[in-house]
Amino acid sequence: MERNQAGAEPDAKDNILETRGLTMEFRGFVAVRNVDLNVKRHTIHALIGPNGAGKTTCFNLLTKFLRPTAGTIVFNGQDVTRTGPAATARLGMVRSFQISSIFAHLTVIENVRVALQRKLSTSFHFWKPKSSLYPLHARADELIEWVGLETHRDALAGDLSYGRKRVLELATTLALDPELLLLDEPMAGLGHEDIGRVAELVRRVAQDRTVLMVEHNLDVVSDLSDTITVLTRGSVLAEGDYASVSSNPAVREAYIGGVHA
Ligand SMILES: Nc1ncnc2c1ncn2[C@@H]1O[C@H](COP(=O)(O)OP(=O)(O)OP(=O)(O)O)[C@@H](O)[C@H]1O
Repeated sequence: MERNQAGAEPDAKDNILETRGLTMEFRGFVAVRNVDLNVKRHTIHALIGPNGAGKTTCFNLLTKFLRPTAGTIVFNGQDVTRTGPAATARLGMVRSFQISSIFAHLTVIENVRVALQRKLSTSFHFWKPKSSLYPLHARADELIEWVGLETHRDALAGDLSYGRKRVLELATTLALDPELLLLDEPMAGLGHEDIGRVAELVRRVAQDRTVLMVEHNLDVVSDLSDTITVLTRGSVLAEGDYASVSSNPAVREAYIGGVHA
């Protein structure tokens, strides 16, 4: 994992992801308007906002599931605005929690191995002899242990609790060795205990990676995030740490009356 590159300024300029003027229009309706995002390396950055604010649209633009009407997306200094989802993932910007990547009929360890093999095959190692997969087995065990699923290693993924499935999804995403992890509502549908467990994992993931998440649970957002961008009606309303955005009168106003993010 690359940390600050030698010679680069290890300061506020070290953005792993930047958007400029990001705009998405659906037949005349502007869902995302002129959004400039600056996601700093090795931070947890949250995207929040009232319902319909444009968070999901913005997320889909970043993960390349939508193509912007205008604006640019730059990842690690490279313009990826027109790069497809798979190629973007190979560059190190990987989304999780949106589409279930878990195979219910495979065991926990098999799921992680499949994810690792996918990573390997994209590196054109698939033709190598089977023995070359042994390091992969060791890595799979390491990942399982890292996320705390070792006692469920041989359980069928389909039999796991909802919270553990979420953790396994995180493990399979980490198998792709992302530099920037994009999480779409990682706490959605989880009970109190699982929220604590997944939040702790996200915090650990961010020790040497960057996390950008759309999250509705404001307790989790306040607890985890270094930077929060608040969207309303497709535009950035405020940005900063939790203390500054939560005391911002415009942010409070935007949340009044709504089922908030
Ligand atoms: N494919 C689409 N076609 C037309 N309008 C869309 C489309 N996708 C989203 N929108 C509109 O764009 C706006 C932003 O939607 P989006 O789902 O991005 O908001 P959100 O902040 O994620 O909301 P929520 O918190 O409710 O998920 C909404 O008014 C929505 O109806």
